[in-house]
Amino acid sequence: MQVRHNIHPDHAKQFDTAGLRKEFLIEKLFLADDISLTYSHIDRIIVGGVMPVAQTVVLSPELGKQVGVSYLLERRELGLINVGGAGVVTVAGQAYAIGNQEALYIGMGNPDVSFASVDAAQPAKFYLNCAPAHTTYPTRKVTQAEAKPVTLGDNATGNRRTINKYLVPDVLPTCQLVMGLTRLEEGNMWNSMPCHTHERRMEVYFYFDMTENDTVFHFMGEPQETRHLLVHNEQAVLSPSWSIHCGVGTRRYTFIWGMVGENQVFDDMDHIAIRDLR
Ligand SMILES: O=C(O)C(=O)C[C@H](O)C(=O)CO
Ligand SMILES: [Zn+2]
Repeated sequence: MQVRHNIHPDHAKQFDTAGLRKEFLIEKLFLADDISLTYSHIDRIIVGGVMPVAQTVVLSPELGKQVGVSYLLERRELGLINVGGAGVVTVAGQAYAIGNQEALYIGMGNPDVSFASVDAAQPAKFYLNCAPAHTTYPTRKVTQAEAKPVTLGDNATGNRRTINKYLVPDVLPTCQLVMGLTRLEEGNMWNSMPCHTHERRMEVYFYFDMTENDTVFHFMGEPQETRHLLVHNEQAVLSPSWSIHCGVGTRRYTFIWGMVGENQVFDDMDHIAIRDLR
């Protein structure tokens, strides 16, 4: 498990490109028949990917030992969205078929979790966020149809997109984790602009559905000290609560957002007027 530390905004503004990427970008999430996890000290979120191909991949007790318990979900909850081919996640002996862009919430207290693909030629890619939990809420699959959509933006400003809220209080209870997926419409390249911070939650953006020749210029930093990171397909960016998080692509794309922190109030955002950005 890789470990990332908390970064003060006064420190962050000193970083060069390599420094920013080392602290905030997660470059490789999917390894064949393996699980890749990054532990961030920002609200202790774990960000990861599981890509079973020819084998079933398990959440091993060793991962629990790395966070000081006997299995990873002893004191944690986990949310995942599949961005690959059809897959199956088995939790406590119950198999959940998770198709492309379907989600699964796994409650605290589940020692036995495994991941498999239906077809090795089109492996499942489970993108996951995992956070400290205080109680056990039921494990549940959430389909695209069950997610709560909201469409924002305009073609004229290049930010027409649908935010699909999968793991939010309106859909199911979780301890702190909220997750969803935002799909940009054709010809629209801007996400989350006008941008915001949220003092009470950190957030992770995972960009996918991009060609190898496209990129997203992801903007971060305090609103008057912005920096950018060049993000490629299937990479994720950690966003501390002091940082804006928005981006513009060379072509439309889709991204998954996940948040943890003090509250689960989606609209509790500190909006920043575009003219005030620096
Ligand atoms: O397109 C957007 O705008 C988003 O997806 C914004 C995220 O949902 C977000 O940042 C929530 O705080
Ligand atoms: Zn946000």
